[in-house]
Amino acid sequence: MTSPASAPLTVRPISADEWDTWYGVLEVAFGGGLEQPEERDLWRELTEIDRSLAVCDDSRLVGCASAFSFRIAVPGGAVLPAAGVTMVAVLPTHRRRGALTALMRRQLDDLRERGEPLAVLTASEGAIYGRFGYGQATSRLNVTLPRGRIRLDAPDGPDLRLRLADPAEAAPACEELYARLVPLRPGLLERRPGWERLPLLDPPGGRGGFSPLHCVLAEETSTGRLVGYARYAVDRGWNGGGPAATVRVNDLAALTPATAARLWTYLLETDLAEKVTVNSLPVDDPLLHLVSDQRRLEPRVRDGLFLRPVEVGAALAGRGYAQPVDVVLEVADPFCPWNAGRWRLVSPGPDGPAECVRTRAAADLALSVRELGSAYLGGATLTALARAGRVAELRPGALAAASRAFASDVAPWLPHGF
Ligand SMILES: CC(=O)SCCNC(=O)CCNC(=O)[C@H](O)C(C)(C)COP(=O)(O)OP(=O)(O)OC[C@H]1O[C@@H](n2cnc3c(N)ncnc32)[C@H](O)[C@@H]1OP(=O)(O)O
Repeated sequence: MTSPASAPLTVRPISADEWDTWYGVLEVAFGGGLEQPEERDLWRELTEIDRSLAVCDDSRLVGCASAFSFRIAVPGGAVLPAAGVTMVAVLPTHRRRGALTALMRRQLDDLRERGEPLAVLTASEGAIYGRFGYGQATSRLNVTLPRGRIRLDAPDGPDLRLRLADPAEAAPACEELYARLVPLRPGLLERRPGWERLPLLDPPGGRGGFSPLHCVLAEETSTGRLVGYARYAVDRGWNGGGPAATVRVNDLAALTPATAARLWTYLLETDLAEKVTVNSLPVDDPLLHLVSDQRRLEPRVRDGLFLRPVEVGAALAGRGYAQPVDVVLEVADPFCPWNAGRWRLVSPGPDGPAECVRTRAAADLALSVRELGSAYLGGATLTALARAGRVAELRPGALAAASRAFASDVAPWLPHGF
């Protein structure tokens, strides 16, 4: 990791009193001066110091990386430990000298030692992390609903009342509802203490012309039980012809189809608004099937979570499978050679636990750990990856059977970055 004229760069853990300097590296690397003080405070509180690394040039901090101790929902409903790789940056003066590579090396060795089977991240640029074994595991959908040009066909359900609430006061009830949804969709993260502040982050200096955050609660009229919520902001858009506000939806969660439809209808009926925008929805969100004309939503699909199996055996044994499967995988993993080789995955299907152990049997499929990451949550199918030449079928019939077993009926998704 040296260039001929440069001193060697070294990687080491940081101490709590270095946080400001360390985080300053991240801010400069991302362009500098864009963060709000409230945001900085939140990330300071959420940083796990004992999982935070610095790259040093002599004694000077020039790079950073950290990890959060997450637990992530996987197909079948289990929730597994996963390292949330975050705050990765190298100063512009020290790039392309192997600093990131050294951070990834140290971090993955550490994760293995901690026994975390999975690592996940959201990337600033999608091209960075494939070389370290991360595959794109989820996608997110960005849509715009033009008010007045779209109709929602709401299903019947119990009577609901909508009520505006202070977002902070409503947060505990919203968190409880969110927690019930976590095992139902692969990719969702259990919220650790402190993380309930993330959806409430609303620094006045970062609103860009939008209102403070609003929170609307949907409650069953008969019982008063909370069954859904949406958090959103409205700008004061006005054009020569009249009101043209935008309603920006930060998040929306609902326990029943009728509740989701009611909340979307409410947002779409906002007076003075010309459109409702939402940056991140699952690619199978019910909204797509509620609207009268999908094309009007101008849907755009973006990358979401990237995932890397840190320990292939534990990772594959930890999730559920949609069909019975018995397959031998030949896994390539140049960056973490402890994963390389042949693994036999056996599962009775949805009703029982899986087993994944090393084997000398002939391989049925050959792929790299990156493709396993892409297929792990059920986001990309093994068949789609094979069609791109990324998975090789070595025994006829093995691909279709394994692909069906790895698939998820519900599209994996993570609503936020970290
Ligand atoms: C999870 C997160 O936190 S995502 C945030 C990532 N950080 C940022 O985007 C902040 C701005 N960028 C940076 O700080 C740096 O450019 C980093 C961290 C992306 C890369 O750091 P560097 O120390 O320059 O990377 P390093 O020298 O180890 O490069 C390793 C390889 O990755 C490649 N690479 C590095 N950055 C990029 C990139 N942005 N896009 C594509 N490839 C890249 C290098 O070319 C090199 O390839 P090679 O092995 O074929 O030679």
